[in-house]
Amino acid sequence: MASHNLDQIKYDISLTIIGGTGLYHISDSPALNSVLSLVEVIPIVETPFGETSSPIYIYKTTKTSNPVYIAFLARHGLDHQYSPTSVPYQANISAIKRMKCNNIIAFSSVGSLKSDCKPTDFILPDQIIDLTKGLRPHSFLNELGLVGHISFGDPFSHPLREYLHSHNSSDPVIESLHVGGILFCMEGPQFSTRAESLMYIKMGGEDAKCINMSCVPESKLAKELEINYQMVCMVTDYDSWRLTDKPVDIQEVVKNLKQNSIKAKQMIFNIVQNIETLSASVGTPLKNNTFNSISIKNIDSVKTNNKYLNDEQKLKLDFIFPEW
Ligand SMILES: CSC[C@H]1O[C@H](OP(=O)(O)O)[C@H](O)[C@@H]1O
Ligand SMILES: Nc1ncnc2[nH]cnc12
Repeated sequence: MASHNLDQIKYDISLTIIGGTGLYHISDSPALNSVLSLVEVIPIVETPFGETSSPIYIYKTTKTSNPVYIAFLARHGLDHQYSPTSVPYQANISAIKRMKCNNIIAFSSVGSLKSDCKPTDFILPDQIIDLTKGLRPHSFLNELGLVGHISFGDPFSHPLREYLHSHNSSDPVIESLHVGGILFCMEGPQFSTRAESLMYIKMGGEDAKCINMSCVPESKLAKELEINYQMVCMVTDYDSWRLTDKPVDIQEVVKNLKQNSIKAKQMIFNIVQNIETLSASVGTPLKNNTFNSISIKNIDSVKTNNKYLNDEQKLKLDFIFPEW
């Protein structure tokens, strides 16, 4: 696999878009092609945490006063070859960090846990309940042997959510955009039982909005690498809690993917149209967050040539936090 030196990228990437199920490309949209031009395809990157799930596509805006650079990556691979459990989340997020990109907008297909969140509606959740089963590496720090506890009380970026809301809420193509609520993340790959689906609603009450299989560890890893992250949830089904409907199956999900992908591209179009205001709206609030969350003695160890880290761990640390 090509070992691209991401340090050699000569432009600042303002935003990375992660495409989920049903969103593998953005260059097939005439509207997006009228405002973006592809400048580089970085082949699948070999990071110290494994290979990224897809090549990274770098676009530049063509209608802004100065070009703004945006990256795109397909979470499950271009052929959807990675299951939600086996997505190389660490490779993907570390490559984005190494490109010095501070903002991620991640699209995801979800099941709805609320009657008024209908298939093809979009949701910008503000909370997560993690029901994954510990099969996915979900901390860079753990893997590096560093003891650190970042704050994850607000798993998503409030400014990014506001930015997305303000530039999309009145778009007639997007139609229904719900803001806030809990996104549950389950392990899968099987869908939930009816009892589980009803339990999510009991657990989250009024705030239970939707369920997927991929916001963890993606959101946790982004936070550890001090990247602003917001997931855009695209409803495909009502999961399995509506006892008069048949429980969700893949055919139900696939039925709505095409419509959702059209809406996602419209949302990306709106993002591109307003991209020049992104950095002012979002800033870099997470700077030094992770360094400051490492326990005192461990920080000493990082500073004094990492006496607890082996060579492989040092290489990994240097890849994600060269500034340390
Ligand atoms: C194909 S249905 C289940 C699958 O869909 C979602 O994928 P993504 O979040 O990448 O859009 C969900 O998380 C599951 O992985
Ligand atoms: N009902 C569901 N449960 C988990 N992940 C999903 N992705 C799309 N629909 C889903």
